[in-house]
Amino acid sequence: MLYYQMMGFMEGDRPRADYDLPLPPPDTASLFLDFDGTLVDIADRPDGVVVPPLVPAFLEMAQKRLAGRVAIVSGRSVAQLEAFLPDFDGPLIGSHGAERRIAGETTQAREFDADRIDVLQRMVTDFASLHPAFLVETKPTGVVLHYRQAQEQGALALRFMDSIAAAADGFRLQPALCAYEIKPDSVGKDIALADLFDTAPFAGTTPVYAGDDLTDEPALAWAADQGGAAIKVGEADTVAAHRLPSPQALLDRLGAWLA
Ligand SMILES: O=P(O)(O)OC[C@H]1O[C@H](O[C@H]2O[C@H](CO)[C@@H](O)[C@H](O)[C@H]2O)[C@H](O)[C@@H](O)[C@@H]1O
Repeated sequence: MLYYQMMGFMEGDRPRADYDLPLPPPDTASLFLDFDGTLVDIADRPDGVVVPPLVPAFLEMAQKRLAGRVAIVSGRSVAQLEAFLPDFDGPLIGSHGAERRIAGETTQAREFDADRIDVLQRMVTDFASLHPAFLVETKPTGVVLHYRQAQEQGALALRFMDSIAAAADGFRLQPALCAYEIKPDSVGKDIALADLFDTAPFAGTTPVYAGDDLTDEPALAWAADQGGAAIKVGEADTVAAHRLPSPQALLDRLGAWLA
């Protein structure tokens, strides 16, 4: 009997899950992990995420087994990642690659237009104040309008965010799960990963990348291009060759790989 059958899922209920997906030998591998929806379950609100004790325990084990070749690659700001994962001391790529914390030092990928970010954050905050179910998340390099509490307002959120993103030179709209974000153009998880991958201890390794969201797709394609493993978590369409249904299933599979 397969694991998903043991867990009570009927075959056909969900996209194919590759519990036996091939992974490179740990001694020559590196591991890149998205955060929301990949390491932790999606929550109703950005600040509602719960990090199960299994996650820091897994990261500590993986860092040891892979000799420090583990990085978190997220749309979250570095500050939020540090708050959720206080014990993780490896590289954090935050704000979709616009921020990086490496060897304890946080920098931005390049200089972004702080005045424009400030205007965008104020406009989105003002707009959201008109509807109690909208939530605003500010980041050092952008702003997110969340509509998970008012999903019928998704089209309105898109119209507003799309129009101000179009007016803001150097920025673009990033659709996400029940959210629209405005972020600097020319930043991306794949671009930040390629930079990190040029440096020790990652250079020359075979990458394993796991992610769930649209912003992970270029990074999943990048990992496959490097001859590595690309793992989609969840049910959304993907370029990845492999899929697992949940953060728990991912940790189970990676735990077995590194045991
Ligand atoms: O790249 P990730 O680590 O996957 O981060 C992507 C975004 O995740 C967060 O928003 C999403 O998760 C929230 C909590 O589960 C959920 O309420 C929201 O609807 C999702 O869009 C985070 O708030 C964003 O900043 C990240 O970009």
